[in-house]
Order: sequence, then C-alpha cells, then structure tokens
Amino acid sequence: MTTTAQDNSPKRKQRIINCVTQLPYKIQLGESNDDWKISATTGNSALYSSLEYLQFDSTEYEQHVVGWTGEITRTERSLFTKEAKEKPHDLDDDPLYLTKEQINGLTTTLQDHMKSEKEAKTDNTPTTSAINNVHPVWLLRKNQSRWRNYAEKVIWPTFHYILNPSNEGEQEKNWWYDYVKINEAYAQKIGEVYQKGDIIWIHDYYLLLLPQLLRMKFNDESIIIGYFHHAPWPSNEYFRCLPRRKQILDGLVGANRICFQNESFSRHFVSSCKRLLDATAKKSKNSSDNDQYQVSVYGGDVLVDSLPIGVNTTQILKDAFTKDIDSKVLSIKQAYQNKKIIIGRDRLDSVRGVVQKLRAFETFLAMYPEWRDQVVLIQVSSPTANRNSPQTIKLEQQVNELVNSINSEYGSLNFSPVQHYYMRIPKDVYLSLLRVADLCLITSVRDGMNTTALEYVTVKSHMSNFLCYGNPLILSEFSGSSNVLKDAIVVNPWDSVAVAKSINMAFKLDKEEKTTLESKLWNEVPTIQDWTNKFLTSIKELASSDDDVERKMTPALNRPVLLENYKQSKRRLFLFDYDGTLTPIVKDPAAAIPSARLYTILQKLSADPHNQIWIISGRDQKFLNKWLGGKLPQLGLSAEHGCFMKDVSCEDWVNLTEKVDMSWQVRVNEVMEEFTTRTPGSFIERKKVALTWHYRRTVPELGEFHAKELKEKLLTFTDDFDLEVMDGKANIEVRPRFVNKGEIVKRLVWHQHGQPQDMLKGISEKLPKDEMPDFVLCLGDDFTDEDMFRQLNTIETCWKGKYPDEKNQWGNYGFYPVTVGSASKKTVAKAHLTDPQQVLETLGLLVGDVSLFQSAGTVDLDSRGHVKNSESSLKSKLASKAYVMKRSASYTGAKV
Ligand SMILES: O=P(O)(O)OC[C@H]1O[C@H](O[C@H]2O[C@H](CO)[C@@H](O)[C@H](O)[C@H]2O)[C@H](O)[C@@H](O)[C@@H]1O
Ligand SMILES: [Mg+2]
Repeated sequence: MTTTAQDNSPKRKQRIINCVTQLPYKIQLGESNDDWKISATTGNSALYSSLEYLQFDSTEYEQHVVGWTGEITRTERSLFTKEAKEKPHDLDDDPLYLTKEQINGLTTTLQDHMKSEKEAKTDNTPTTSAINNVHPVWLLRKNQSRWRNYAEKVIWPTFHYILNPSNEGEQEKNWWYDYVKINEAYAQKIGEVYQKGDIIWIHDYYLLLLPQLLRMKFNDESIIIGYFHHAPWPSNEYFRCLPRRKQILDGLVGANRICFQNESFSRHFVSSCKRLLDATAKKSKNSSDNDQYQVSVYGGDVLVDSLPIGVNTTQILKDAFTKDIDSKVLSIKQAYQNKKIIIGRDRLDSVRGVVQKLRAFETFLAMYPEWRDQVVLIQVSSPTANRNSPQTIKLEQQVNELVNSINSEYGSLNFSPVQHYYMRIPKDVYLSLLRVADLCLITSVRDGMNTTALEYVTVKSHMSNFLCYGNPLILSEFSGSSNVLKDAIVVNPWDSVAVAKSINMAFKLDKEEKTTLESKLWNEVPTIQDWTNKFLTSIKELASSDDDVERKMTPALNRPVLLENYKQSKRRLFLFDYDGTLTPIVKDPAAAIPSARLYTILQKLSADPHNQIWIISGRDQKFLNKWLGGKLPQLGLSAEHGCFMKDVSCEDWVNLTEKVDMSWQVRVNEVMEEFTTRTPGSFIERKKVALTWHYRRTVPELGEFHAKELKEKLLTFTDDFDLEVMDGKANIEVRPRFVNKGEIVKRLVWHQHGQPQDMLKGISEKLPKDEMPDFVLCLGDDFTDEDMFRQLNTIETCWKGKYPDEKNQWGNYGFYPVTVGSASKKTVAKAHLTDPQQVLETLGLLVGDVSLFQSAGTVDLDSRGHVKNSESSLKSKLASKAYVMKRSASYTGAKV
C-alpha cells in the first residue's frame, strides 16, 4: 500500500445557513439612536438549542443564522424620556425608521452578542473569529407584527385543525401579500450570505414559500435545501381548505428534503401532494426504520420523511440540579406539604388543552374524594402573541371560570386545589416545577412536539435528594410527543373520565413501577445534538448521492427580471406549447380546452402591437382552429409538432409536409391497433400526419409496459421512412423526422418582427439584429419542446458571435427558454415554472392582471418591505431621514 502525503490543512467546516422565523433575541432600542438592548427570547426552546449546539459545540459545521429581527420595540425607560412624555406615541405607530448606520450598528451588536455568548458558554478567551454568523432580515414597516398575520392567523389554525370562517377577503389577501414578502425578504438575505456548497436549512410554517423562491433566485443547480416542519401537518381534508394550498405546496416542494415530527404528519403531507399536485410517491424505510417517501412532483423528486426533534438533555440536567434550584424545590415542597403536586405548563391557546386539563382534574376530584385536599394542580399558562384576540380573551375567561369553580367546589379558605398562573415564568422556576412534580399532565388536543414532556422525562431521569426520580407523565395521544414517548401514560384529553382514572392510577404506581416506566421513557427522549446531526447527515448524503448521478437543477424563472425585460423590450415573441403548458394535463385529450382566464390573458397579450404570439403544439389544425384560432385569429399557430403553420392574423394553413411520403401511416396504424387491442383503455389519436397512441387511461403498469414494447417495435421499421418515435406524456407519437418544433422556432426568430411569414421560403441569417425579436419567452412541458429550447440556445450562441455588442442590460438577448415542470427535470431550458397555473400567473403578471405579491418570486424588496426602487420605497426612505433628524434634534434639545 502506498502512503500519501499527509494533509495538515484544517478541514473546512460544512457551512449551514439556518433560516428561522425569528432570531433568538428580543431587540430593543434604548434612549439614544445606537443604544441597542439584546436579550434572549422565550419559546422555541428545542430549535434554539439546536442553533446553540451548532454555534457553540459542533466541530463539523459552520452555522449562519438568517432570521427576522422580530418586532423591534423601545425599552420601557425610553418611553419615559422628556420627548416621549411631551408627545406620547404608540409603539405600533412608530415605524422605527432606522438609518443605514443604525442597521449596521445593530448588526454588529448582534454579532458581538453571539460571540460573547460563545465565550461565556465555552469559557473561552475573547473570540477572535472573524466569522459573522448572524444575518438579520429587516422588515421595518409600520405595524411590525403584520409579517406574522398569514402564518399565525391562517396557516397555524388550519395546521391545528381549526377552521376559520371563510375570509378570502381583502384582509386575508393583504396578509398573504405580506407572507409572500417576508419569504422574499429571506430569499434576498440568503442571496447575500450563500456560497456554493452551503446547505440551506429552513424551519417551519412562516417560510413555506422559501424553498421554491431560492430555486428561483439562484442560478446554482447544486443548491441543497432541507426543510423541517415543527408544527403538525393536518390531514388533506383540512389542508385543502386553505385557499392558497397549491402555492404553499409549490413553495415547499422546491426543497430536496421535507421532514416532519412524525410519520403521520409526513403521510398527510404526501397525501396532499398526491391529491393537489398530482404527485406520485414511492414508500420505503429509512435508516432509522421510519417511513420515507420519494415524492415525484412536476417530474422531479423530493424526499419526505420524519425525525422527531429532541432537547438538550445534558444542559437541562446541568441547569436543573443546582443549589439554587434545590432551595426553590424545597420552598415549593414546604408550601404544599403532604400534597401530591401535578404540574402543567402550556401556552394559552385553544390547542394546548388547558380547558380539557381542568375538566379532567375536576372529574378526578369528583370521582376520587379520597384525593381531595391531597393534590394540587400548578398550571402555568403562558400568554401567546395573540393575547388580545377575541378568541384568546374568551379562552382566558373560560379557564378562569373553570379554575374558580373547581376551587370553590373543592377548596377551602386555606387551600385552593388549582393554582393557575397566567404568565411567562423564568427558566429556574420552570425547572423547579419539573423537579418538584409528582405528575406532569399534558392534554394538548394538537401539537407537533411537546418539549415540556421531553424536558420533564429528562429531569425525572436524575436521582436527587427529593425523591422525585421517575415520577410519571400523562400525555395526550394528540401530541406529537406521544409518537416518541411511547411508554408515557397516554390519554384522550377529550375523555375526562379516562384522564381522571389515569391520574389516580399514576398516583398509585409503586416505586418499582415508576422506575421501570422512567427507564423506558428516558431511552425514548431524542437529544437535540442527535436530531441536528441526523438531519444534517442525511441531507449531506442526499447531496453526495445526487452528485453521483450528476444532478442538474434548473432554476425557477426569475420573474422580476422577466417583467423588467418585458417592459423594456419592443419586439416580443411568445412561443407557447399548449398541452401541459397553457392547460393542465387531463385524462381525455378532448377535455383539455382553454380556460376563460387563458383567453383573457392571450387576448391582452396579443392586444399589444409589440407582441407576436405563437402556439406551437402537437395538436392538429382542427383542434387548434376550434379552440384558439377561431376565437383569437391574431395568434400564430403551428400544428402537429411543426407539420402545419398558420401565420399571425391569417386564416390559411401551410402544409410543410406536403411532399412527404405518407405510406408509413398504414403500417404504424396497424401496429398501434394491435397494442390497443391488447391494452384496455388505450386508444389512437389519428391526426393529419402524426399518429398518437394514448395510454393514460390504462392500468398504469400495463400501459407503461406496452408503451415500451410498442416503441421498440415501431423503431424496427421507422428508420426506413425517416420517422421519429416520441415518448410523450402517457403517449407514443410518430411523425416525420424532418419537421419539429425547433424548426418552427428557428423560422420565427430569424425573421423581421411583425412582418408576414413566407412559410415555404428558407430563413435568412443576414437580418439586422434590431429587426429581430429582443424578447423571446418560450414555454413548453414535454420532450418535443426541448427542440424549441435547443434551437433558442443555438441562436443565442450564434448571436454572441455575430452581435457581441448588442446585448441587453442583463447581458443577454432576452431569450427565456422555460420548461414547465420541476427543477430536477432533465432539460436544456434555462429556467422552469412548475405548472400551467404558474404559467398563467406569470403571463398575468406581464399583462398587469396579477398583483406582484400574488405569488412568490415576483419582486425584489428593500429593507422595509417595499418593492425596491418603487415610489413607496422612495417615500419611506425620505420619511425615514426626516424622522431621524427630528429625533436627534429632540435629543439635542433635551440635553441643553
Ligand atoms: O405539444 P402539445 O401542445 O403539448 O401537445 C402534445 C400532445 O398533447 C395531447 O396529449 C396530452 O394531453 C392530453 C390532455 O391533457 C392527455 O390526455 C394526454 O395523455 C397527453 O399525452 C394531445 O392529445 C396530443 O395530440 C398532443 O400531441
Ligand atoms: Mg405540451
């Protein structure tokens, strides 16, 4: 064996761009313009401890965190400055007009904060690392909480099986636009941070559009995107109630891997993709023996699986067993001497089951009088961001009424069996409660993963002086954690009698039984380190396995650039395929007729004298005349993959195959008929020239098998006739080889724009560049459309040589060969759109029918969330300057 020279250079860490809804900090502005106060936020403990692990402990990864700043507020004190007293203002009306300098200052403060946290955690000497790991997403418009509305008021309820009354009104439309914008803002920020080879990891339902958007923005086909969904994913019956369901799924399937908390959520997701996107899925087992699916959607593949999140068990044990906490535990014990303590900690929203818990506790006291006066329930309910919403106020009232009724029924002057605290409690108090508890009661009616359950089991794994080792956990079967903590006492929270019985049973467990339960449960708690590493390892594997097969991802069409180019051009040529591009694929070819929306868009597009529109299809003249030419004579048409042409605003067709021998049709027809007899559901579409054997309506496996056989058989003699046998979408088509859609494209581009065509004349490559199109949008979904894209690429190469100095401001000739299908589809097109709906949205954008924010990927934003360089962006910048001047003048005044 030969020894190679040792490589002593430090191994480069794999960079991870971790995209979270909000940075793990609360950001406040103090009394002066650069007085930033940064403190830790509460909530999301599991995710934030994963960030911490990658930041402080991982030797393999270099993490970059991209996240929204959250609502930036003013510190309490600054609200009482002389200025504020003289002219009090509502924080929400204060747009926080930060200057560039302030933004830079805050970024540095955040970076420094992260570094000093690292020094504190790792007991290090000051960090010399030059790496800046925090990348804030700025969205500084008035009413900063607007960015949360769609995620929290529309998506969150649906994902938790709460159906809001239909409100596809103006308000929800605006929420959606803001949702699109926040996703756009992330994409922009990632664009500033991304380096080739980075792994992008996106978290949760605020960023559902981001995977697809990133494919749109980056021209890097090797970009690897993983998405983890922390919340539940509902059954398709609920999911499909979302008005924007398709855009949401489209957004997500831009990822390479989509991962859920458990198998039922991933199964629901796959079922939504099957039903709403017409996807197919192959199920198998992953290395942890969990179900995984290879979902094929729009012709590309996405891996879907599950991996339950964990907690930082080492840190929890370290924090929970300190002298300080010992003394807190002791005081709680003394306050409730000789009583069993049940603890609960939940956010006060309708899905955490606080009401169900109180009802069950009431039933328990009613059913087991021997426990009255012996048990206390300490329930900590933390307020949500929607504390003042009517639903939360109603819930709060309901909880208060229940607490009062239990306490008046079963309490006394010196003892109340329910101690309810509606507040956020500090970590040390929380840990003391976990330690002191004889029982933890979790009755959520829906959640992704309940980290309190995991943290409780962790704390109970530790022996201490207080004999609380192994105390049991009652867990709702509707919590995501019940899939992980399989040995908890699992209950249906809606069945208060069953929960009451379980409480009684839990209190009666002897020491040995508790120990057995705990040791099983403890083994079931996933650690955050494991979760983080497993997720990243599998996504790295995905990246390297894809390398083997030379994965080429096509970027999604950059719509802002397209729109800008469209506006600036004068000689525009549109080359559209029909089936699968302008209309969705359906079972019966006769049923694939244009929608009213398509007509409107084609009408508007062709009304502009700068535009020439051609439909270049495999369909025959009869079909194209009936549904397109007859209604919009201004369209140019090409039928049967280039065999026939009808010029713009002209009625007559030209047959380009007139001189071709058609005797082959008899032979081909015979063979196709033989296969039709053998394959129930198949049929032959006989056009003037081409013959198409369709098998969409057959048993899929049989159809595919026979299609392969038919193709082989046809190939044995078609060469003699110079025919092409093509694999279409569930069809096999035969037509003369010398015509194809690419030939038509060639003829249309090398042509004086707007002038009538002489179809039978050859083309001239001597035309001046400024007589030919300066914008060509070519869309197609199928194998035969690749000829069009290839032709455009060839012309572009030729023009580079011929007209090197006549490129547009984007450094090209305005050619957009765009395939309709997924990013991973094999194509020579330069960009992709997912499906006909996206095609119509894009065309709608060009004719001004669609708002810029209707779908993701249409705008570039400035840092306040305005469209870049727009009038409102400009106004906002000016207002910002004036605001800051006013503020600093008032500070100076105050000092004098
Ligand atoms: O070039 P195109 O305009 O895309 O036409 C290609 C073929 O489309 C039609 O078949 C396909 O669409 C049908 C309707 O959605 C679908 O039922 C069939 O399975 C697809 O293969 C059309 O019938 C063919 O003649 C075209 O060549
Ligand atoms: Mg097509």
